[in-house]
Amino acid sequence: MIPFQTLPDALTPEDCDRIIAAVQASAMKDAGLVRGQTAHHLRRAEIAWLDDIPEGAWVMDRMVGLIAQANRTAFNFDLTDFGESAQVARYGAEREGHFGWHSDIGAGTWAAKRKLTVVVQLSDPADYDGGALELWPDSNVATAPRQRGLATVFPSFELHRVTPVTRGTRWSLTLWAHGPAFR
Ligand SMILES: O=C(O)CCC(=O)C(=O)O
Ligand SMILES: [Fe+2]
Repeated sequence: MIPFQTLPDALTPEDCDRIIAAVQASAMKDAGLVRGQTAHHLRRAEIAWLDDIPEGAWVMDRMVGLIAQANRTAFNFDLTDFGESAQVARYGAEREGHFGWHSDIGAGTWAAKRKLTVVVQLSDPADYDGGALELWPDSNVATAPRQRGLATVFPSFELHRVTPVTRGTRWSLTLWAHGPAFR
């Protein structure tokens, strides 16, 4: 099994602009909260759920086929649905936005069934420094390409992080594909 798969041009620059504009017009909330407690050592970002944004449905329509194809060529996991809302995150240099090492599988109803994680780079790489998406599948840490519209697809159990943004702002879109829990 390969540690991750990249899909260049999963979204166009115009798609990325459209998603960012829609999220900016809505309310974002602090993502550094775990059961009401602040956990900014782990994550400092603002997030919005795509399901809460009017006309966000086209994004899922666009991504589902690409993800299913990537799964067939690279992972061959048993996938059954994409029912969880996608998430848009904003990592700003004003508070060194970041997300520490973590896996996306957890105890929640959806989090327990996550099989593949998909992160799309929504920002132009010239707009920020830091903010690298890093993956740690084995003894080596790999860095996901930064190009705008590129999707990185990886098993949801794989450790990953976003390093602190030191200049500008990085936007990302994260989706999950679900299926019977890994065992
Ligand atoms: O923003 C990113 O690049 C990663 C987001 C992430 O890891 C998550 O939402 O679980
Ligand atoms: Fe994650």
